[in-house]
Amino acid sequence: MLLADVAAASAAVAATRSRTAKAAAVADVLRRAEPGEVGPVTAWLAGDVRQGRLGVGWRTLARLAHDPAAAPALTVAAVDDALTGLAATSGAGSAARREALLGALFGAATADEQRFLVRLLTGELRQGALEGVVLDAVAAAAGVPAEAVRRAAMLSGSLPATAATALGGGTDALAAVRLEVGRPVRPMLASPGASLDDALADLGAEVTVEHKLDGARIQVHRDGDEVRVWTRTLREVTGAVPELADRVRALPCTTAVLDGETLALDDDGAPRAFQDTMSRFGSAGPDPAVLLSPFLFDVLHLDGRDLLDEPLAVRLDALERLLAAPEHAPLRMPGVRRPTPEQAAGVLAEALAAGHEGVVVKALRAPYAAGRRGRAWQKVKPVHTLDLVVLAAEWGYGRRTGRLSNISLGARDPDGGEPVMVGKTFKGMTDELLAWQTATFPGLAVEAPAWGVRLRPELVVEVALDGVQRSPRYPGGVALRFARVVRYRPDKTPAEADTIDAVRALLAG
Ligand SMILES: Nc1ncnc2c1ncn2[C@@H]1O[C@H](COP(=O)(O)OP(=O)(O)OP(=O)(O)O)[C@@H](O)[C@H]1O
Repeated sequence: MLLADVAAASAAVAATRSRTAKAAAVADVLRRAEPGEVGPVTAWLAGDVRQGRLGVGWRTLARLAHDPAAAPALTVAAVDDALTGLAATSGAGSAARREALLGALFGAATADEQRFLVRLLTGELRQGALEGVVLDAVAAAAGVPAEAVRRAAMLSGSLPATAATALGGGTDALAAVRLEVGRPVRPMLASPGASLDDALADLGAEVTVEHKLDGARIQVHRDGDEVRVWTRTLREVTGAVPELADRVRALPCTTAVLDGETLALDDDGAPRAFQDTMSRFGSAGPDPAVLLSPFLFDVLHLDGRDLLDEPLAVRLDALERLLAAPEHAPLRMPGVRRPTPEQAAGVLAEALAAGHEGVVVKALRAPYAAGRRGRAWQKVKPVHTLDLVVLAAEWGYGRRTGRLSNISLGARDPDGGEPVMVGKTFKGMTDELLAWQTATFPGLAVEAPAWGVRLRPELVVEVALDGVQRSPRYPGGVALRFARVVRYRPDKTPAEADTIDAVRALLAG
């Protein structure tokens, strides 16, 4: 298959707003792919490359002004090989070699193919619901139920690998995909509960109410003495968090897959700023001033036994046995099982008093729904927040002259289109945050008009708001009321931002 076929499918996806038409275009090209091509083609159409982060920036690509090839000749295999070469070429003195590799690739590409490669390599294709569209397309192309593809993708953590399995071996091969220690699973997510009472009314008495700690999601795998840690986006951070690995290595088990939240605490046990926690995941090595504490709330596998499909009550029993010794008790996420309404309210009050965000109410009967944001877990937070994509920033005035200040906020289009603008805010920004925006945004700019910068839709910011209102001035017909920045969410991709539907749903509330 030629790269041109994939580029054409990608253009067809971008040209329609219809999710069905997008999926049909992807399914069509997947049906025509050879077995060895399915992986890369799937990854590219979902906006990703199989080789992980390639570290190719706009500036490098801008230097590669090549005359396009007249006719398409690049094969999928040749491009995939070039990307593998690029990923393998890093470190000191590699810049020239990388540019040579990229130069050869771009020199062999037509104008359409060059455009596609630029968008792929800069991450511009990696947006919103594309992954869901591609997942449906894989199911259609393989003639298997979408649910079978979804489950295998969540358990393997890889859509390209799942596509190859689905097209190669159908439903049976998909059903054979299991949890593996050492291979991270997409985390189960929570949906917003309107209030504690609503969540309890919805889920009944068979629940656990746990603190919702304001840190970073971690998935920890242990195999003998080897312990590895991943973030919620399945990025491995083992090397950056040795203290977490040590705590899990001390537990009385041989193999385990554990789910939890980690954060940095003060000496008196109060949570430190979210940025302190996040800084640990970006930095090369541990900062001795900021130590992370793990709080475990789920176990998906223990000593040879998969627990994923067991009800939460069974998984919590297993977790409690694992953490039974007094020295391990601090690793347990605080919570109360089967609380009375008064006890549940007490857990919420205690969580807020301790400086946490709220609580998560979880159905004890529910299995672990990897990758799902379902009603079985409901988060209750007194302050309403949304995770939105930063689309642009304007130069400030007065005290903020010379600073990139007022940011435009976009909600995700669930059908894979561009983010939909829902408001702007310059509130809630500390001097430190303004300085960070001013230093960081130009590197993400696609355009720098006099008023500020228009950004690649990459950064996710969490904003608090008082509600939303109908507004004909905004493209989605809805605008945020009194939005203010809570913090940036480097642990989230734009594909995980809240949707325009979630914003519209607040109109009713
Ligand atoms: N006890 C807990 N159980 C489950 N998740 C918890 C718990 N405490 C903190 N969390 C965090 O809350 C998140 C659950 O909320 P959700 O699935 O909506 O993720 P989120 O979008 O990151 O939420 P938010 O933006 O509200 O933190 C988890 O991903 C996890 O990081």
